[in-house]
Amino acid sequence: MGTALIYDEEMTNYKLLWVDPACKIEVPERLTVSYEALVKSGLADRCVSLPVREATDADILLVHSEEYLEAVKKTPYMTLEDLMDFCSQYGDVYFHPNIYHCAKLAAGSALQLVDSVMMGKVRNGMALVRPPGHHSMRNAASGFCVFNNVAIAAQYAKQKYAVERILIVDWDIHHGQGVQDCFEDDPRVLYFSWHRYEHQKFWPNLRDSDFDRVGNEKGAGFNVNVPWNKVGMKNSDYLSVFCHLFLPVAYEFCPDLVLVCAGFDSAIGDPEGEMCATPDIFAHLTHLLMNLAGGKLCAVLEGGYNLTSLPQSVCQTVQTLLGDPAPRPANLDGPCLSALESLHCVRSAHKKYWSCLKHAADLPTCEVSTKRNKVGEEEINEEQSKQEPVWRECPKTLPPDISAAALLPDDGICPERCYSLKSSEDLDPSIVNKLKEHILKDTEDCETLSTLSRLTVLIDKMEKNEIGSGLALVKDISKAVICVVQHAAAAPMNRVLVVYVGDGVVPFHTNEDGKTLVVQFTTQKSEEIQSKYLIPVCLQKDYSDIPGFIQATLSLLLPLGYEYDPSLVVVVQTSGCGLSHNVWQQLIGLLRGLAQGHTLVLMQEDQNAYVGPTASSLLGDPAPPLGPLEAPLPENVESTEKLRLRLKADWNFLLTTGNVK
Ligand SMILES: CC(O)(O)CCCCCNCCCN
Ligand SMILES: [Zn+2]
Repeated sequence: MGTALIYDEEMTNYKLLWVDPACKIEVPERLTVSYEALVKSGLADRCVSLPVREATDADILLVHSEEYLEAVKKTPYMTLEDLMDFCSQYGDVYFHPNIYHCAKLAAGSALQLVDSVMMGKVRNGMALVRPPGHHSMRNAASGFCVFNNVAIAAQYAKQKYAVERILIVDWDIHHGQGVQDCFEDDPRVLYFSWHRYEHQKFWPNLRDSDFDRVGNEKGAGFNVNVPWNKVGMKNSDYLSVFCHLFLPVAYEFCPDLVLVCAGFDSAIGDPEGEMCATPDIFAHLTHLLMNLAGGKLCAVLEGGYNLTSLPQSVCQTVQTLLGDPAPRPANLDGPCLSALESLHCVRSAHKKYWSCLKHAADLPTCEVSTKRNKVGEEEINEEQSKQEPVWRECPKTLPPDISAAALLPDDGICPERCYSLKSSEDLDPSIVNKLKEHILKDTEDCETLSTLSRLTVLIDKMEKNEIGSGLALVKDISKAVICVVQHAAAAPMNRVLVVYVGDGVVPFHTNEDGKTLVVQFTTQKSEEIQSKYLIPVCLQKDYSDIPGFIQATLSLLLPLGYEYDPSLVVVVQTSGCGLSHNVWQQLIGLLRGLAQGHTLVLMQEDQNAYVGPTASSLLGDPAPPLGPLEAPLPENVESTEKLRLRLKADWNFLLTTGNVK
């Protein structure tokens, strides 16, 4: 199934007709540069182009009042001064004779996305629209917004498709107070928003945008606000919030549909956000949401005012929706202190609503600590913040010709869409000799020899990005792991993350050079941590505690993986670990965000039941939903939390609170 793209140049046919410094950044070029970038990069052609449509009165009345709609209907016939007068009752928004028409098209585009995704015509999609929507209220326009496109889409999905649970992720740098207002007592719509706040000094300057606004009555817990109290937030800050807050809560909620208020003013270079996250981060944010709701994701453009970073961010988002692997994230150095304080506050405000946060630390005793700068927190000095920010555009990556290869026993059936690495591949004698002297000293059995040499061929092709990912069923998994790790780690720049699922001794020791990082999910009690690079995640009894496994994956494995930033991810499943296919697919799907999607899965020969599900995830198919998650086993929460507390001295991404001691 494909990715929908909705765009119509009619939505560029309105603009600011008078002088208003607050509104001058919202220009038609925002849409044209974004669409042109998609066309130029070839991404538009890979999408399913859907036509726009006008939202009807009934659609608009799902969120807005009759009197507001009637008032907006009059604007096409207003004189210039009437228009200016009409705007003066609202904040930071302008009207134009054609904006009502465009606002109906923007809302209608969001509904087109919902229809095509819910009817299974496409897997996901993006609508490039203006005017944006997330600030507009039931009775008022606000912040360049006329109708609340995403809020209307959510109400529409509930009404027309009886969708039980909808997640709205708002990564725009402004708080979508219109969305919050619409759903704050609705437990069927979970709203995530981060936004520049600076202790209420930033627009829209609302007390209601702070972390303690968690929703009302039945909706308590279903409104999650992450206030950024400083500018300059970076990729690490955004990823930390995803790993330690948004994703654990989203997986517990288990939405049937994900709507994204895709504002790109949270990217570097934007005059509104003044943040430092680079456009490629949106590939990761998109990827991390794509294994929710069976991949049903509708992204609707909100803000984004830097005409260079906006198109780059839009391309990163659409390319990921198309299933291309995300680029390796550049220089992640961990969350800043201010971000950690915000994260700490939100997690403690929500710990009573979400079992995945039950263990979260309570609010710092003196709440005042979130109100003033911490001593020593570096301030972005004046002249530095005055300079125009520059960033390296992410190199255009074409997806590898072969997305996934399978290395199976000769009688194995290669899953469709997979390339089969047959043993007929002529064995390169140099590889064979190297293997002989290093690994296969004694045994001469040619089957192992053939398997191992094909594995090294596979790794070389992944390194050259000729093949994206691979799966192999092998007889002797220890030998295979040793061979793969030695071969992959040999190249000077390479780093290998080995995710070991199952008991048994890891068949090699990780030396302190950091070339390999092993994270082992095991049911055996772990003694002290041997090394920074061998991390035993101990889950009690078997792997039946799915919430516990997911919690450890999201808040331990993923942050470690992002910080380690491997060039290859090797996932090893030893037999009998009994992980359910769905959980296994979530694990593979999430790990695919690392190493530019270069994931190699090694399994014992007797596990060909996992071949199909593994191939599907390696090919970028969304993992099936797990269903709303119960509370993880207390002993698993405890052991994972204890491990995190022990490791956070070495790994910044494991921090979740401001007190970094
Ligand atoms: C969709 C959106 O969230 O990007 C709209 C943002 C509106 C900002 C209003 N204040 C602008 C002050 C100008 N310096
Ligand atoms: Zn914005």
